[in-house]
Amino acid sequence: MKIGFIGLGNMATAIIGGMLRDEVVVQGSPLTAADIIGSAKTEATRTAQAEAFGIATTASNREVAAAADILVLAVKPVFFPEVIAEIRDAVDDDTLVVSIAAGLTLERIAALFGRDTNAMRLIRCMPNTPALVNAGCTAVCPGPGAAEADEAACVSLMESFGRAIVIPERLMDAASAVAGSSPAFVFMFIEALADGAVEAGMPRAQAYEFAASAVAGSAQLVLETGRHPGDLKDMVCSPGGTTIEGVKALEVRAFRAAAMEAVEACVAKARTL
Ligand SMILES: NC(=O)C1=CN([C@@H]2O[C@H](COP(=O)(O)OP(=O)(O)OC[C@H]3O[C@@H](n4cnc5c(N)ncnc54)[C@H](O)[C@@H]3O)[C@@H](O)[C@H]2O)C=CC1
Ligand SMILES: O=C(O)[C@@H]1CCC=N1
Repeated sequence: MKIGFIGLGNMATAIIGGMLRDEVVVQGSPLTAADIIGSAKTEATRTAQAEAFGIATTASNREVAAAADILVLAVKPVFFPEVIAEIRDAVDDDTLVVSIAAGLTLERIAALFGRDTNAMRLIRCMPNTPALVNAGCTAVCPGPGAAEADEAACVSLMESFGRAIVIPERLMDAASAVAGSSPAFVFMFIEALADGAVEAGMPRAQAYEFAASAVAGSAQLVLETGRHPGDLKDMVCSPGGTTIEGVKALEVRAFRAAAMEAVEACVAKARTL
């Protein structure tokens, strides 16, 4: 099983790092660095990723496309037309194509290959950078031409670095926002919480450790208990206590509306890509 990556930027390297962190079995065989080949535009990126992961790298996108059983398209959406024009002859029915691009529909990607979605093994995925530490959450949307075995292979690959959730295409822009983009918002939140603690006298490194652990633990509590987040919030707010004062400060600043608008803005942008 050869896995090819066209584009070796932030998301591809988070996926590769996640996949190689623990032994991953895809379709019965353990995956190693020797099974991965990637291409990138600059020599510096190719050298850096070859050294970081021990994977093969090349300047030729066609070489990656020809070698790959699973071909991950990991360039920015704007580069899809030129990359696909370059590789389309090298992609046949033996290749499962996986796009991780925000916004680009199955239909548009298949059209760039000059194919119909029914006649192509194509899957859209929306991963996120916590993949790098095996805590990713990836939306998986198989095209109509992908076989059940393709979906299973893709899900097991994505599960090698976290969760994988199969969704219909109409939810992909929402997934792109709430899974793909939201880590950026959460990092801002962690940074801001830590700044508050620093203001109250805590050393910065310790403030990041507390803030990040609280966010990770709270997320784990939601996932493991399945309890409503509002219910879990109420558990923290002692009557007449300290937390409810902080909750009010966030409400006054329309914290929830700001978070909702951030998701809406991502969805709106994805629809223009
Ligand atoms: N960064 C993130 O958190 C996430 C990104 N994505 C998607 O992943 C894709 C890549 O995003 P990032 O990794 O953030 O971008 P990036 O800019 O970090 O990486 C893109 C890579 O593509 C390479 N590249 C550009 N043109 C190329 C060409 N013609 N041939 C070969 N390589 C080429 C660049 O050299 C770079 O290595 C995008 O489509 C994005 O929507 C999806 C989920 C999350
Ligand atoms: O910002 C972006 O376009 C990509 C898609 C989701 C996360 N990063």
